[in-house]
Parts: sequence; structure tokens; C-alpha cells
Amino acid sequence: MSLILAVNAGSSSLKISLYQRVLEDPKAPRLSLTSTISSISSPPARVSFQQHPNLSQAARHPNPSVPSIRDHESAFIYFLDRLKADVSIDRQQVTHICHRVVHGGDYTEPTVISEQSYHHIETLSDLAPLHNAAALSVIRACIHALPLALSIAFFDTAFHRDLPRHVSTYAIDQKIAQERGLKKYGFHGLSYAFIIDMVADHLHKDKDELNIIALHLGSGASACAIRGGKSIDTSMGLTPLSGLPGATRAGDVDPSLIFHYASEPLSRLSYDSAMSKEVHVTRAEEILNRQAGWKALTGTTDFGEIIKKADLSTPPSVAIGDPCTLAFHIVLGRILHYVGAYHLSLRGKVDALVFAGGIGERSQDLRSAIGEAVNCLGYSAIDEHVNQGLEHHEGSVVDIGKDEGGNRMLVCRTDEQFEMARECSLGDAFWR
Ligand SMILES: Nc1ncnc2c1ncn2[C@@H]1O[C@H](COP(=O)(O)OP(=O)(O)O)[C@@H](O)[C@H]1O
Ligand SMILES: CC(=O)OP(=O)(O)O
Ligand SMILES: [Mg+2]
Repeated sequence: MSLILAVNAGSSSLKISLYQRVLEDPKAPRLSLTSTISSISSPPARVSFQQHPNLSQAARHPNPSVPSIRDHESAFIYFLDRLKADVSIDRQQVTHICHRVVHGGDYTEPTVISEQSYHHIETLSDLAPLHNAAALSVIRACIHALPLALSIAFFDTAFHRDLPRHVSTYAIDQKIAQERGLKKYGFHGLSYAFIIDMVADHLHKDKDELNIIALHLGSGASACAIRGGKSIDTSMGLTPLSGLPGATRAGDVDPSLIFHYASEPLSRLSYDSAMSKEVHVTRAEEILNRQAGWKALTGTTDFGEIIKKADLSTPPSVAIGDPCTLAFHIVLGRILHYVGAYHLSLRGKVDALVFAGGIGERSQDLRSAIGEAVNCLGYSAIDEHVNQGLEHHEGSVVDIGKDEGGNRMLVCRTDEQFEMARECSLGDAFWR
């Protein structure tokens, strides 16, 4: 039996799933166990560890906190210890390990980790300061613990490889842009690839005829306009900083803001934090990636907490005094900005608006507020009964719209680990 381990180092979490490859049906690897270690960036980290067949049962228990987890590497080592102690799986059966690597630069296909590809990912660390170095620390730990397994990197950027040139090009000197690879790359691609598959299936449409606006809203948040199953625009850019605000990321600001924000010179410095020991980021990147976002506005990275405290009945036109209400409206307003723009990019031919990610899947209040605003564009009104009780609905995609006449409103329980395991299982080159 071949086991595929899929590891997803997000900015605030480490999600790991173990699958069995099914020879007769390689596009459907079978889940054996899954673990999520969340709040890594705002300790104590919380851990869920669920084994098949008790997956949904275990999900109902609160996740215990584990103070010894300080970063992605210690989170992964904790997972390996649990695997050894709690599960009777022979680790030698893990033949393939899939790693989500956020920035792949000009690598647009899944790539076996070698000295050369490792170095390539390392050189891109400055372009994904919350991600690439963390993923590399887990890759090293994996190679150490499971030296015989094949480690493969799957890139978030790959999905956006065919962005139209006028979308991916910044209005700067093109000679410098090309020499240094300064363009819009886009991220959350594994999630968008999964979403397209699941939504096409749900709507009984061919993937290459599917037009959707997808919102991946988590600690990092992005929007994507998808036409004919392909990304035609997305809100993140050269790095995962631009576009929507995130837990600790500012999202779009006037680029000149940073020169007025910091009083000290913005010199290059070696940033030594528990999250990413080796990344060299400028002070500007440090401020905009780690000291901003809704954490800077409210003191918490947890958007669920913010929504609980916000006064959602206050319309944004009224002066907002309280930070949680302000943070909620900033996030809502920026999301609507992209939905409106992408509705136009797709010339109004949109099959569905899709919510995904930790916040998109869990925040009924944010979905309600977005639903109310986009109704004027022909999107179906939200069925609050379904929207508020999503946990009672099984499956990867749930319709939260009231009528099937308008553009559909869907929630997709995205699964980047499954997407990697599927691509790995289908990739003949990895099984020779
Ligand atoms: N009930 C909830 N309502 C709204 N947001 C939530 C809720 N539970 C968790 N979240 C948010 O989801 C985020 C994690 O999303 P996720 O997509 O898993 O993160 P990552 O970006 O690390 O992959 C948390 O930072 C938190 O803000
Ligand atoms: C690209 C990105 O921001 O990813 P995540 O949301 O997992 O941190
Ligand atoms: Mg994520």
C-alpha cells in the first residue's frame, strides 16, 4: 500500500492529511487521517487530530492547546510524535510527501525536491515572507524523519500561470520587471483548483465552461475571477501581501504609506523570529506583513472573535468608534470592491460566488453581509436557514442561495491537502 502525506504550511496553521492511493481510482485518494494545528502565529497553538472513520465525530470536540508548539517545524514534529504514539500506521508506507509551497516563481508544475529546487524555493523566500521559509523548515524535518519518501512541492502560484499579460504586468519599467520577475503571481492556487473541481461537479458543468468569483478568506485572504476554469485576475500580487487585508497583513495600501509610517530608515535587516528564522525581509515588509491587518486594528488574529464583538447593525456610513466594527467593515468593503470588479471582468456571466477558507467557511455573518450587498448584481438572496446551520450540511459544496434563478451563492469546504494528494496520485512521473 502507498500512503501520501500532504502538508500545508499556511501563515497561521499547519494542516496535514494522510491518504491511501487507490490504484483503480487514482483521482480519489482515500483519507486516513487529518490534523490541523492552528493559531501558530498567535500561540498557544491548537491541535486537532482525527483518524478515519471518526473524522466528523472528533471534529465536535474542542481542540486542545499545545504550548510547546512555537512554529511550523515544531508543529510538524509534534504531528510525527502523535502519529507514532496514537496510530498503528507503518511510517515506511509513506512513499510520497506533498508540500504546499506558496511561491514557486517561474516553477509552474509540481516539482520533486532536489538540491536545485530547494534552493529555488529558498531564493523566493523574500517574496513570501510568511510562507516559503516555514514550508522549507517542514520539508527539512520531513526529509530527516522519512528519508525514503519522495518529497514534492506544489505551488500556489501555478494556478495563475496564464493570467492575461495586462493583468499580471505592473506599470513599471518592463526591462527591470522582466529581469527581476516583478509581476503579479497570485496565490491560494491549490485552493482555487480544488474549488473549481468541486463547484463544476456540483453545478454539473464542464470545468472549462465554469465562470466563478471565488473568495478564499483565511488568515491570508484573496479573491479570484475564474473564466472557463482559468484564473483571469486575483487580488494578491508579486507577494501574498496585496489585495485584501489578512490577520497580520495590511492588504492594499498606497505604496508610499510605508515611507511615512516608520521614522527609522527602512534599511534591510535580518529578521529573527520564531516563525521564519532565515528570512531576510525589509522593515517595510515586516510592518506590512506581520504588524498590520485585523490584529493591528483589534488586537486579535481571530476573525471569529472580531465578529462576535462587532456591532453588525451599525451601517458603515455612521462614524464607527469601536475597533471590531471598524475591522469588520474594512474587510467587508474590500471584499465587495473585488467582487464588483471581478463581476465586470467576467462581464456579468458568473455562475456562482464561492466562499472558502477558515473565515469564508465559518463566518455566516460575513457571508450574510456580502450576500445582501451583491443581491443588486443578480446574485440569489441567501437562505439564512442554510447559511446559519452549515454544519448540518455534508459535502464539499453547499448552496446557500434561496433560488436557483440568480447567480448561485456557494460555500466550498476547500482542501488544499486533497488537491495535492490528487495531483500527486495522478502524476505518472511520480510513480515510476
Ligand atoms: N468561527 C469563525 N468565524 C470567523 N472566522 C473564523 C472562525 N474560526 C476561525 N476563523 C478564522 O479563520 C482563520 C484561519 O483560516 P485558515 O484558512 O485555516 O488559515 P490559514 O491562512 O492559516 O490557512 C483564523 O485566523 C480565524 O481568523
Ligand atoms: C497565500 C496565503 O496567504 O496563504 P494562507 O492563507 O494559507 O496563509
Ligand atoms: Mg491557508
